[in-house]
Amino acid sequence: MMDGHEVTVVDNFFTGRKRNVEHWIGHENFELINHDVVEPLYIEVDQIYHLASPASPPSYMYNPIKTLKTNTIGTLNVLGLAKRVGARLLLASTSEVYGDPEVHPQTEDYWGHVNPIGPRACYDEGKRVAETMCYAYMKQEGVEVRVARIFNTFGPRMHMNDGRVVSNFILQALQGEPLTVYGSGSQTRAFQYVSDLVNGLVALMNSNVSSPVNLGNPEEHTILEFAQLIKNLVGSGSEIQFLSEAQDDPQKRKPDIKKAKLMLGWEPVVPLEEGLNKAIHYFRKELEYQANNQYIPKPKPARIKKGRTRHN
Ligand SMILES: O=c1ccn([C@@H]2O[C@H](COP(=O)(O)OP(=O)(O)O[C@H]3OC[C@@H](O)[C@H](O)[C@H]3O)[C@@H](O)[C@H]2O)c(=O)[nH]1
Repeated sequence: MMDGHEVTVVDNFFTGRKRNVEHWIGHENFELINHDVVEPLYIEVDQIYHLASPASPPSYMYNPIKTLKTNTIGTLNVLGLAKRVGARLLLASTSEVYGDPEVHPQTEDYWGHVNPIGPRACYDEGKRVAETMCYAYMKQEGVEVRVARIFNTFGPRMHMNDGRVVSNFILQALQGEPLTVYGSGSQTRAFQYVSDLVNGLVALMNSNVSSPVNLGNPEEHTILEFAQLIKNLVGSGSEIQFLSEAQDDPQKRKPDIKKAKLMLGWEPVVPLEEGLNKAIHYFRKELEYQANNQYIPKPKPARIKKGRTRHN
């Protein structure tokens, strides 16, 4: 929008929130549609960022059928829209297409190690078939597609109940609650800050690279190291609590981003601690906001107007 584009945001608000975009409401280049991508959509557009789907494991496992419908029927609908109006489509795919990887770090030519009937399958198999659909539409119908394999990302405007590790640890540390580590904490992840991802998505959309591209920050940490880092940054006295391991939890994950560097000239620039401090600041404000807005309905004051009788 700041580059002068007209932007239509389509959301069913399953995990999104109007508050995240409310500052744009009323802007002449902005439109917000409450719509579920599982139903067809008829609009005129030049580019489609297909970001629909819950992305947090607790959210996508909460309703696996809905997650599958969003990633299959939803993807078919947006590909149909792209075909009809001649738009370019960028699919937000995921590092989860690599499953519990046997190749480390993960390169785009790795086919993955996914359990097709496990609890994560609705998401990782959903995204895998979404990629398949993109390339079928590209080959058969000539639709221009871009596929971003997005690695763990965090930042302000994540939902308080998102359930992914970054928001969980920050909120727990801020509230003096134990930081919940699933399993031994020796599993690894690499976290990228949201603005780096957004720059990568825009660069990919406007490039001529139609094959999948990893977008992530390759700085890898164990989850236990990560818990300790967040505790220190918050200055929290919280304990670290070890809970049972999540089923089929990938044991290591780190993007190989040579392709993005070479073909898009992109790489992450926000250091982990700087990004975490911004997220901590955001969640601190959110907790204050929540404490001051308990949504207790206030009794309406009686409206008495002179010369008129009020009928209820
Ligand atoms: O409170 C928590 C939450 C999570 N974890 C652990 O932290 C690690 C990261 O878990 P998250 O839930 O944040 O995210 P995951 O890496 O499992 O999945 C993510 O992968 C990449 C994206 O496509 C998605 O955002 C999401 O599916 C896992 O090992 C998980 O078991 C904890 O130890 N404690």
